[in-house]
Amino acid sequence: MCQRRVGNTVSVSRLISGTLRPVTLSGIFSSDSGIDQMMAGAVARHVKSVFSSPLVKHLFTKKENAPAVDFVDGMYYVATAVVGYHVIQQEKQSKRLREQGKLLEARFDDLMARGMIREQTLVKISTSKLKDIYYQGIVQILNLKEDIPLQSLSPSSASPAKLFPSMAARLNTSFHNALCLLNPFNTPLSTKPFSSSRHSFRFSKKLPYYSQSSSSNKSLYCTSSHENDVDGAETFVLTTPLYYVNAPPHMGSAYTTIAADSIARFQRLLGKKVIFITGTDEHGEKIATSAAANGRNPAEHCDLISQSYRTLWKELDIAYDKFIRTTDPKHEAIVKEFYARVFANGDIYRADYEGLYCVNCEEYKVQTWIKSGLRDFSISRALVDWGIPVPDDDKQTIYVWFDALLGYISALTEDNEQQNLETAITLGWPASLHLIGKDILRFHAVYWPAMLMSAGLNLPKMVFGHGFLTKDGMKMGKSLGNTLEPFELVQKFGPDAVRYFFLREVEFGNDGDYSEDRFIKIVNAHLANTIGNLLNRTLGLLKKNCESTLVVDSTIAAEGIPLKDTVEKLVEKARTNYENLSLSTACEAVLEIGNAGNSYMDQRAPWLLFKQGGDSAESAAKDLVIILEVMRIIAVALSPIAPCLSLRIYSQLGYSLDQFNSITWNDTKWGGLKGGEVMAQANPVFARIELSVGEKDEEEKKPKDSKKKGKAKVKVEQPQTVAEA
Ligand SMILES: Nc1ncnc2c1ncn2[C@@H]1O[C@H](COP(=O)(O)OP(=O)(O)OP(=O)(O)O)[C@@H](O)[C@H]1O
Repeated sequence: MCQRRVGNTVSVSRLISGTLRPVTLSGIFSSDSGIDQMMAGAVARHVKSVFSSPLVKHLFTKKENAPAVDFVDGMYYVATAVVGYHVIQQEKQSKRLREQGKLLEARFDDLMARGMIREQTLVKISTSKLKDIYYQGIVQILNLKEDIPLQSLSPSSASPAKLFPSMAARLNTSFHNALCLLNPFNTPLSTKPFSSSRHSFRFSKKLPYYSQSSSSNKSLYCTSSHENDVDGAETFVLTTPLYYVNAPPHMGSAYTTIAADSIARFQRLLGKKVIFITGTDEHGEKIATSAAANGRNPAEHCDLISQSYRTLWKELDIAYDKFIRTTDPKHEAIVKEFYARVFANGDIYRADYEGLYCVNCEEYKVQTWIKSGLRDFSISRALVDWGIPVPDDDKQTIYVWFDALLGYISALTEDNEQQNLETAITLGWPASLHLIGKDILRFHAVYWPAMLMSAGLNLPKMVFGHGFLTKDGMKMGKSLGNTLEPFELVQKFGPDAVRYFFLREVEFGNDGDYSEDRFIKIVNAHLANTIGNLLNRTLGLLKKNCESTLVVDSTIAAEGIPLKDTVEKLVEKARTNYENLSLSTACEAVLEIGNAGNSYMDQRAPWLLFKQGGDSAESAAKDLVIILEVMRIIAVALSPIAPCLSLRIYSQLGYSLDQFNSITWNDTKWGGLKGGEVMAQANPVFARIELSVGEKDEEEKKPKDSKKKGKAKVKVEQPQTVAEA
């Protein structure tokens, strides 16, 4: 419900629309991946329509053979692009900008000639000092530390084609949705729906534009280019949102956390020091109301709900490193210190703030948020008791988002250490990745960087806003109450099936609907049949014919066998897709390894070769080694997604829990299994989900349509968790 409020508030000044700092507008380029050509064309056109100044055209418009959108490996481009638009509207100095554009081109030419243009380039923009900061920003980012006066740039007719001849833009499928979401004009963005088969791309000479209308069911992806080395070790800090404890978790909350856990596990496999942060956001009016509605005081309520998140994470095999609660005193200390810094920087002032406030969303409603120009935002609330008091003003509490976002930093501190911002920062800031749903992008891509810049802290490297799990087309959410119960799902199907299904079935970045029929079909086909059954059959044959012992090293067995090359290529595909957060495609690649193994088994038919004896039996024994090596590689490559299943596969291949726990991505290399190793007894690693007999009969009797809607009662053998093992 929205209500009009007028209050005396404390606001952050000039963070977005002021002179404070340059804001990154866009970044350039990565030549290796990720956007399809059609998307790029569509985005380019859209960007053109939004950014109608000559200066921005200069940057974003295709000329000759140049990339059309020299875009977007940069951060916060969507939000800041909007800022940029407003700046440009205000500037109204197109002539001068044109002049300066020419100067800039000449400068680029010069830098190119001297080999100083790097692959990654950011363009900075500030709202009031656009021109100066813009050019200086480019100079800085090109790594020329000196401050070159604009006057020293000389005119030239060079086009961007000369500047970036071989670059390709990298753009997440979801980018265009971001533009739709934040589009100041409601300009329709034309694009074809994303297709994974067109995932990899280099710009060609001509970028076609497509006119199919976009759906708004995608997400946002923003990156920046900060380095993040702590003590020389490569650290990967990733976060989920801190979930709001107005109600217990649902499948939507679980979805982000499962994805984050898989990414964390993958990064650990790469040998990085991972700090995986999750937690709960516990302040604000909505929490107080929710607690009262349940007959609890807010603190009790928060304890209870926060605990239900932890319990669910355990059930789902989520291996987080830090769990932060915003009611934790160590968090409060950091918030106050941060507030003091922003205050000391002169960015907080008192003002009346008026807007339509939505308690459910804990935000002012912003139909015209973009259209009317970005404004300072209020960082405190009057008459809200349940929150952190504003220093020196006990009538105000700190706005829940100003408070909660800082949880990403306070989480870094150790419980027994002295809590201060500097210590926290040294322990792992800036974050490598904020994983969020697209609903909270604005807070992460506009408010959060503004806050950090004001406090003089580095910005996170990447914000990825994924799509929604939907029910009947609506976002599943606590407030709407149309949620899917994750505890039930895990109890019924086990953590591997739940994790695998949502990550495989919903392309990361898009929206996705849940159906139990589809769930059962997918996990049975992929996990029980393609993977589980292959292992089972192979171990059965090995036991029968080779006393469960490998006859030769897998490297020797695979000499001259094309399957090995196929597997290596698919492993590489999985790795690239994990790195790009294309989790569904990563799963697909692993499954393709399983398919390749099954095809090999069927073609070679070792059970027949064993019957023939002699050389045939010998090569059949080698075939089994080959297939088991395939299974071993699958176990490693699938471990970020389905860790328990991977462990069970590994155990059947004769490895211990310790050996499993110390695997790295290098273990996806062919050659792990050695001759003489003894495999374990065959035992299904993933039990097929079966409809109970009565239920099956009922299902059979149903007409086709109603069958689809029927709820399956399932009988599934619950697999062991990693912890149990
Ligand atoms: N339907 C959903 N699909 C995917 N992710 C979701 C979904 N619902 C919530 N999330 C995740 O939870 C985050 C929001 O957390 P929050 O605690 O506010 O949950 P919520 O269910 O959206 O709450 P509310 O309905 O009260 O807004 C999202 O940014 C996303 O990470």
